[in-house]
Order: sequence, then structure tokens, then C-alpha cells
Amino acid sequence: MLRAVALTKHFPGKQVIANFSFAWSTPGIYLIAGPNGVGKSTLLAMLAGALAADAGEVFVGDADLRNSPLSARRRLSFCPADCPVFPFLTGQDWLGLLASVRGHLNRQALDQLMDGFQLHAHLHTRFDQLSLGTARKILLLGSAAADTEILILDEPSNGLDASSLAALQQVLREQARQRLIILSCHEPAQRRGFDISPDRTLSL
Ligand SMILES: Nc1ncnc2c1ncn2[C@@H]1O[C@H](COP(=O)(O)OP(=O)(O)OP(=O)(O)O)[C@@H](O)[C@H]1O
Repeated sequence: MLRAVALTKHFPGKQVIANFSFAWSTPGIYLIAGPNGVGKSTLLAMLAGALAADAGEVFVGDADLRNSPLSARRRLSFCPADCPVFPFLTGQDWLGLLASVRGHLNRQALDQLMDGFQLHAHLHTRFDQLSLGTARKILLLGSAAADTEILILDEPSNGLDASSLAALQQVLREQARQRLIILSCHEPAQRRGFDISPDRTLSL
């Protein structure tokens, strides 16, 4: 489904990811774990095609992210740890934009997370007027509801309250039967009430 081959990334004065290779061949939840600053976000951004590697390759199925970025990215959905959305958009605008780019969004995931995150009252508020946690929930909902075979979430539990963590946990567990889900966490997720029970943990 997804294959990283000898991925390497330097930032000025430091090597962050060195020769990382791994093949994800079955659906399930894969946790990328490790302390602050070890390179989890850097790795996930390279896997998603949001950050160029210095060397190495990422294949999404047969499509090479560098040479066939559109066909590769069509098959994956990525939610970064920050909130990179135009501040003047509302949640409704954002989900409409995603639906038009993706063709459609998964109705079941949309409904489950809209209720579980209690987002109905916030959909018509601009992103620059939302709390960070609510903005994150809208981005997570949009990413989880994209009907892609791969979902990559950077620190999805950050900033979420307990009932939202439980809702996200349930949706991800259900989706993981058919979907490859890669997520990062910098401390044991269970400690913060996000007991995602990954099928495999890769420690950086
Ligand atoms: N654009 C950048 N320019 C320079 N250095 C960077 C840049 N992005 C990340 N780094 C550095 O790369 C290293 C890895 O950062 P990264 O955000 O990938 O770590 P992380 O494991 O996700 O950390 P955290 O758990 O705190 O989110 C850090 O030392 C960070 O300072």
C-alpha cells in the first residue's frame, strides 16, 4: 500500500531522518512514536508528499510520489499537526472544498465525527475565530472522511477533549479494517485517554 525507501532529510546543521525504509502492506493502525524533536512530523510529511525528501522515495501503490504526485496523493489523506487553513474559511467552506477536490467525502465518517466532535454549532465560524481544538477537529474530520486507502495523522490526539478522543478512536478503529492509518504520538497515547491499540508501533 505504502513504501518508503531510504528516506533521508537534513535541516541546516542536523540530520533528522537517515535512510528510513519501511513497507506498509496491509490495513491497520501503525503508530510512529518517539520523543519530541526526533523527526516524527518530518517523516509523516515526507510520506504524505508535503515535504520533499533529500534522498529516497515513497511509493503509494505503484505510484511514485516524486514522479507521479497527483496519482499518489489521490490515494492518501494527511492531517498535519498544525492548522494550515485559510483563516477566512469556515468549517463548512473547508469541507465543501475538500468534497469538490476529492469528488466526495465518506458520509458515515462525516456523520460519526460531526456528532462525536460536536461540531454542528461551529461549522459556520471562520477558522481564525475558532478555538485551536475545534479547528483541529474540523481538519481531522475532513481528513478521516476522505475516501482514501491511506490516512496519515500527525499527533491527532493533541488538543482534543476526552469525548472527542473517544469518538476519534472509535472511527479510526472501524476504518482500520480496510484502511492503512499511520499516526504519530510523542508519549504513550493511552496516558492521555487515547487508547488506539496500534497494530504495530515504529519507534524513531
Ligand atoms: N523547517 C525546519 N527547519 C529546520 N529544522 C526543522 C524544521 N522542521 C523541523 N526541524 C527540526 O527537525 C527535528 C525534527 O522535528 P519534527 O517536528 O519532525 O520532530 P517530532 O518528532 O515531530 O517532534 P514533536 O514530538 O515535538 O512534534 C527537530 O530538531 C526540529 O527542530
